Amino acid sequence: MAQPILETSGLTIQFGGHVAVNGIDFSVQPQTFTSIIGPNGAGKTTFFNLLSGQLRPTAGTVKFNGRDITGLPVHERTKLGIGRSFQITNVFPNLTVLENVRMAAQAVGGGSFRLFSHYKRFKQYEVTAMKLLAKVHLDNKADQLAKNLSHGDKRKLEIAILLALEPKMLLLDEPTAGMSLEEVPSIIEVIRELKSSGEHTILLIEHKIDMVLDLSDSLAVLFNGRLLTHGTPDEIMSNELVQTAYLGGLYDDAATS
Ligand SMILES: Nc1ncnc2c1ncn2[C@@H]1O[C@H](COP(=O)(O)OP(=O)(O)OP(=O)(O)O)[C@@H](O)[C@H]1O
Repeated sequence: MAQPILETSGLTIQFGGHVAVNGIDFSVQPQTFTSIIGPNGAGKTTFFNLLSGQLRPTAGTVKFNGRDITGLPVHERTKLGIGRSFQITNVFPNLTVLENVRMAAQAVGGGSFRLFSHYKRFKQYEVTAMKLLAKVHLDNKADQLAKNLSHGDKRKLEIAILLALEPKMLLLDEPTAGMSLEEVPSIIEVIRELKSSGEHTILLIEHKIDMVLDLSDSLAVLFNGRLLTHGTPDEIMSNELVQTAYLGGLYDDAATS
């Protein structure tokens, strides 16, 4: 097997007396699609925060491409290729859709934010931004102000901004959260196409189990901050402990024994 692109060892974070992520040993292979599932409060978002650098662990390590990145801040991890989306949308509302993505591409390309200088490079960033907008099916809304997009389209824009940072690994935190039922299929399609492109390793937190089963090569189940199990969708669906955890009848001791 290839070297994992991501590996955590004993990853733990404690808030006061509460251990939100507890001794997680976890790894993913490059170019795979892994979903993190688990009941509310299981520690999924906190685990993402530890991977992206928003939080520092109380104990344990995070390795990316074999390198220990546990002590690195968010921007250094972004440079290495870890791109993270949030449950809340994170776009500049008064810029156009295209400008939002172009600014991100420009930031990565080291370009100036002075809009009228370096006109040629500016145009190149615009071409790059349009390609990224096509990937999220927003190229036909490039000239709209971001604030006028629907919630679902804002999530797509957020993904395009993320892609502008040229991530090797995408951490997608509930991309369908807050969406209307009609909006969900089109974001699933975008994520499916990102997977098929083979350009990224994808980690997804998602409550919509049908979506997760459909897209994922493997599922990691968190419960009370611990990694209950990590396996193929078939293995997870037939795992009795997982079923019990989801039914809510599992006591802490059973989860950890
Ligand atoms: N900064 C913090 N300070 C104190 N407790 C925290 C902090 N962040 C998270 N927690 C706690 O850690 C636990 C795990 O929270 P987390 O948001 O990671 O769960 P989750 O699995 O992502 O839940 P959901 O599916 O509802 O988003 C919760 O009990 C939460 O209250």
